[in-house]
Amino acid sequence: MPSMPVDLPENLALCAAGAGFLLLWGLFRLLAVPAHLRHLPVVPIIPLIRSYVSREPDDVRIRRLILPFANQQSEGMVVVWAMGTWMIHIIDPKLCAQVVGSTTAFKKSVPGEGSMFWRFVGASNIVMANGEQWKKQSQILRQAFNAPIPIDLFTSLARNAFEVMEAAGTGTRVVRWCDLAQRFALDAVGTSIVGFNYDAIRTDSPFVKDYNSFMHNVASPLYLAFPLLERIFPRPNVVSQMENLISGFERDLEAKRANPGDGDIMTFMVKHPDISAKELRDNMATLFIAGHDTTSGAIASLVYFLAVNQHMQHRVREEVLSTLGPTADPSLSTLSPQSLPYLNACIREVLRINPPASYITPRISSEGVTLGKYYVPAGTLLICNIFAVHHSDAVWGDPDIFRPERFLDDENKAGARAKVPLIPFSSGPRQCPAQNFAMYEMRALAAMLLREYDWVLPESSIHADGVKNAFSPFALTLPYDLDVEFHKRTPVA
Ligand code: HEM
Repeated sequence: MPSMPVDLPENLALCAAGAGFLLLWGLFRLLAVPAHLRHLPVVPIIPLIRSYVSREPDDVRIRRLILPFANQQSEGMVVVWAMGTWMIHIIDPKLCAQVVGSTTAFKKSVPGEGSMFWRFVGASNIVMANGEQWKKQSQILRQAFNAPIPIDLFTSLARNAFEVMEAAGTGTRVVRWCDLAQRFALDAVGTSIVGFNYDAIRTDSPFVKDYNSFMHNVASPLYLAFPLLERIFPRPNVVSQMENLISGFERDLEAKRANPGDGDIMTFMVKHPDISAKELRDNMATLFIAGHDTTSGAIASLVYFLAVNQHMQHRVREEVLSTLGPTADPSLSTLSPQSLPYLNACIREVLRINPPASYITPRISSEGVTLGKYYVPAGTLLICNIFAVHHSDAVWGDPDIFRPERFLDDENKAGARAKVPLIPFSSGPRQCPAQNFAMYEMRALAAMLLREYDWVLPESSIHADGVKNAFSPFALTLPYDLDVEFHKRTPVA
């Protein structure tokens, strides 16, 4: 039989029309508000897309687009498009408490393996796990965090940092503080949590370089919004960075299995009979990120806010000197919040005004539920917007002013114990288990630093008119390119 003649141009046109239709349909699916959320107030999407594409940090986006919209609508929760996903952002502290209060009504939403970041951390870790798997891991971790706080470790790491600062020269030293803060937090987590000393403060650890470069590469808004791109336009260099990091963790785990060590958190996990190899590997990556990027952001912000508020720096230094004396090593009791109330208030105010985690990780409603005046169907994604809760005019009165006094007894009758919605570590059963550890870590470094140095921002600082955070699609608030001018103090005998 003779074959039918093929009309090539016509077929091509049909294919192009089909592809165009599919593309438009895909875009519509991605950008249209899902039917089950249309009864809620929706933050306009175009400015949000522009904000992500221009890599605007969370704090700026929330201040510019989310908070004003929520205030204008008088709403405690609004729907937000976040790089390919629609979800509810909760701003009302009571509704936040309802969501984080139940691990069954609101479970962690487990992301697909499409995005490189989620492939890196995996889903079998304590931050992402649900149900029995989470309970088991949480029990082990909480038990591990009951161990004594390693104050001696924090003290010796602070001394390592001073060594590096001294090497920057005599007289005035301009130090890239955000980097040193990250290295400090990394060594603290490395030694006490994952059981490996990266010696990041004193050496240029290749592992740390790879980690920073990987985190920068996975933060591409385009690839995060369209994870499919990882398959269409693969990034072999980023994949190989990820594989290198993972094999580094696996090597460390192998060494730990052979020789568990003692005291660090991963040792507790390795020794536990019910923890699988996948859980160990995922927790290693997760604890590494959860434990150092948050604390380093807080330490960087603390030094920034004390640099631009010199009278507070003087006041807190007086408190430290009168409690610790000029040379004694800090201890659990001299670093307690009761011994250093003003330093503690300064740290709490830093965690309020520039919270290291701007959101909690997304939850998903297991069944239909009423939140405030709205019905939220099963399968809805929700997050507590920590930054927005901390910047509510109604709660704080002057949320944009750095004022540690709001956490002191002399200003506020209830003082440090006041029932204010300060939730940098979230709340409820999945509240950060390392809160106490992190607070001691920050007080230890700050106390040592205040005794050793005075500091100001250099005149040309990019942070002169307000702290500038880097863009992070993982809700981390990290001041970037933060240079600080340190002057060695003469110890008073
Ligand atoms: C200033 C420092 C820190 C801040 C602001 C912070 C903040 C938070 C927040 C907001 C959560 C709740 C996340 C959610 O529910 O989605 C959380 C959970 C968690 N944090 Fe931290 N964190 C800090 C330090 C640390 C450190 C040093 C570690 C040690 C490894 C750590 C380990 C964890 C873990 C394992 C969880 C998950 C708890 C669970 O789901 O049961 N964090 N943290």
